[in-house]
Amino acid sequence: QAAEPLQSLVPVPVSVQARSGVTHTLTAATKIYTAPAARDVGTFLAGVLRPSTGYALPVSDATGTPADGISLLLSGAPGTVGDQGYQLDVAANSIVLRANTSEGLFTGVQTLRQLLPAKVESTTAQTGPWTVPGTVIVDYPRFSYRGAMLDVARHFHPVSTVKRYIDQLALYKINYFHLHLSDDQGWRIVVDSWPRLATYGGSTQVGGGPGGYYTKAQYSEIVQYAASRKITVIPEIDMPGHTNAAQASYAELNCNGQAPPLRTDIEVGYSSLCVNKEITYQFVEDVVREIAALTPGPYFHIGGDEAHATSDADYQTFMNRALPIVKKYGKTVLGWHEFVKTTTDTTAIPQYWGTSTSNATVQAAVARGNKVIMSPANKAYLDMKYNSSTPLGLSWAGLIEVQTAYEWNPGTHLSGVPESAVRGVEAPLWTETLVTGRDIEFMAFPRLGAIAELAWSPWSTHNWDQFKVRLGNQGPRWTTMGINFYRSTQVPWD
Ligand SMILES: CC1=[NH+][C@H]2[C@@H](O1)O[C@H](CO)[C@@H](O)[C@@H]2O
Repeated sequence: QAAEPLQSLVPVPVSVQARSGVTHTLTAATKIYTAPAARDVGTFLAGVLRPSTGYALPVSDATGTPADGISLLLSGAPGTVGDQGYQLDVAANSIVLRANTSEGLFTGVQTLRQLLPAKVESTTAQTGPWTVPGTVIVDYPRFSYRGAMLDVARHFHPVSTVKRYIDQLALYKINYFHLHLSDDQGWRIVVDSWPRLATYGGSTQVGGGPGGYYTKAQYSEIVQYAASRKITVIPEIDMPGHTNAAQASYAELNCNGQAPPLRTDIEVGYSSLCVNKEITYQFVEDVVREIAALTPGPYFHIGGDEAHATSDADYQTFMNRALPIVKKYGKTVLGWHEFVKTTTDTTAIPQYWGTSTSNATVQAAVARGNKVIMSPANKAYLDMKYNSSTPLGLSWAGLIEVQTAYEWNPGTHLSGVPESAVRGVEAPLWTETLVTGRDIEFMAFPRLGAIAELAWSPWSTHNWDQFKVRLGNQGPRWTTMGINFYRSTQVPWD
């Protein structure tokens, strides 16, 4: 007996009222109507429903308030839903989604997907009935930034794998995708003015495999695909540390004028751009300019972590030069939190990755007015092992079973960082040990559901015993989608 859909939603909505005795059933006659500006959302929904139901599900402009079919409207939403929320109204003969933006309709569509039987996610025709329980849901996010990061530098992952991960993120209302494009072991994107970065710097990876890189067309393909899922891509070029691949590619980027060998191990903290060479800043400018030009989103991540081979004075000097370059090309700076000690620019956003519940650098920045993205490594790092027998992943920040990933509050986690200073939450996935898409899925699921709920749902709904049931009810959906998830013993799978 499939679980009650209204008890299966992840992230849990702000308010869910059941319409007892009311069921909406999709049929071959069902039509999808959309506000003209939301036609893409209607087409996305049809793309999910058509293969599994076998129904035509034509998409056309909504005229007035349709009394039948599925309507995605940009009018009449309650003010409380803001620009990312929605109201979903399921009656016997109509389903009406209302939002103020197409992003809001898109998040509502993810909830509607989860109210349908799990087999709706199948790519081949399944038998019905395609029922949706009668309900009125009013929903909107606690945090406006709900992110996931994928490290494609330690192990390169092709566009197809990245697109599949983006699809999975969309189902859980994630709206930012942070791509870690460069590190010691690999440079993963073409920069025309520095061609060896990709061709040589991208020629290997952890373990010595063939590596790889995205052409500009492929990076743009990822950006556009994410945008079609209402997800904004944030590129990261990690500087001044984590730069061995770049420095192996160009001897002139090294203080001693010698290119180090490419690295295929997983050490950190040994590389640093040469802070007192002018060519370093030409490199930074060229790289930021070319990647920013391919990135419609407002953010550029400059990394800044673990610059142990850069003196504090040099780190300050570097950031004094690099941060203005990012702004020059129209982007707001994100960085791993240590960078924020170098700037008084309160628009710069530190991404907290520490394991402590207090951090003076972040606290001081918040006191100046900066906002923070929360990614505590002992809670949100999806590359941490679940337990000591997990075959993949690392454990330096601790073991993270599903309950650990869930049992923290981004709004109070860091002392001196109140909820009002939290821009949002992000789940990083580093790939030192992750070679395939199935490896990515094993570490991301089920914990991504926990982070997605922390980022979206009201703290008042936070309850592990209830969450774990809803999370378990996502299992059949993941099985249908072929997601290689870890069957945590903490979760009651169907
Ligand atoms: C911000 C940050 N810097 C380090 C740290 O996180 O741990 C990751 C592995 O968990 C590692 O890949 C990364 O280079």
